[in-house]
Amino acid sequence: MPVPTNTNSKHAFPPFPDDVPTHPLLIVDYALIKAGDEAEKNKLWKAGTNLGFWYLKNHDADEEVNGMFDMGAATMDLPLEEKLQFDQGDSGRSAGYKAIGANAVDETGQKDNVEFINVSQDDAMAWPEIARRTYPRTVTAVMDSVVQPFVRKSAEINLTLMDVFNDKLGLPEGTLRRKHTGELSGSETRCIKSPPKPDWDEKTASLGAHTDFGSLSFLHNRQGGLQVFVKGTDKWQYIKPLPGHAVCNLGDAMAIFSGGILRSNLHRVVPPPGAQAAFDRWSLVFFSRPGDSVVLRALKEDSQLIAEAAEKNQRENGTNYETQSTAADWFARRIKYQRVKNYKGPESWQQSRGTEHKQRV
Ligand SMILES: O=C(O)CCC(=O)C(=O)O
Ligand SMILES: [Fe+2]
Repeated sequence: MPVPTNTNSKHAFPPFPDDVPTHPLLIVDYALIKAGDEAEKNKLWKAGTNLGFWYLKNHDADEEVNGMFDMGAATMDLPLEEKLQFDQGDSGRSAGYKAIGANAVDETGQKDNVEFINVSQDDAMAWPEIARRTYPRTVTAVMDSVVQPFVRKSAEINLTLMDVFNDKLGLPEGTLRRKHTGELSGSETRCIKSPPKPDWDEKTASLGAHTDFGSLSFLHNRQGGLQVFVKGTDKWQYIKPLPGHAVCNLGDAMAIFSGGILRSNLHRVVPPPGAQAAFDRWSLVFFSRPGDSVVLRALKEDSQLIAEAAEKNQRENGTNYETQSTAADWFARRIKYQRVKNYKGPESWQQSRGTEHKQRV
């Protein structure tokens, strides 16, 4: 095995190769966003309305992120039998452990190549009370020293970014923030490990093509492997991890709330390129999702801009932003029908989908 060359020895890998095509992202400076810088807010708006992905620098969460990777590594090192005591299950619950191969990655039912631990924001913040479920000892041992600080910081970063979108969408102040606070929600953090897959072929993914289920994802990648499907092209393109930069992306709830003005882009995870492919791949996400009772629909009554966009999308593309679904139901349905145990064929797979169908047109 090649000698790792990166900075932090515990999470050291060969560099991302420089001969692999990558898709560039705008770099948003979180310190400037917090300071109310108009040019930076415009940049964020541009990223959110085009690809729905951007890099975020100066987020000041690196220490919390490193702690979370250590928690993830300790958790994945537990015996499988112990991890399975905290399994997500097959009924649509997301919090807990997911073993390799428990989810399908496409409509043929092909199995995934990632294991992960999801910790609900509600449990992290309620600790030592239990809001939703219990977790492995490697999680609970650092719930207050690592998980809670990471969740608190990530949630505030995401809400601050949402405030910018809120204002640009012409929504009354705090509208989006209120939809994500004040009740239990599907917000959660996820640490993902994906082992090397030497026999990998381009057609399959380690984590299947999807749009994110919630509103805003704050992602930390140690290695490459994340790919986006760029509208107007027919190719998957790598996003290159940049040290100190998170990758943020919008999820379906924001696309729906905004009547299609904001973009929830299709993405997937494949084995890292080049020499990185020989190592386990690690990533960490914090997903902000709307409160459980929030109905997913375009906020037409609250913004003229959204009303016009939703009507235009309906007229021109037949897109309906009235899902008739609460965030909790939307989320549970999608989780449930990704599970291989619930796979019955392309129809059941379709139940795991959100706004993906809009992506390939
Ligand atoms: O691991 C990654 O880079 C992305 C993970 C992801 O897209 C997800 O968990 O929704
Ligand atoms: Fe994702």
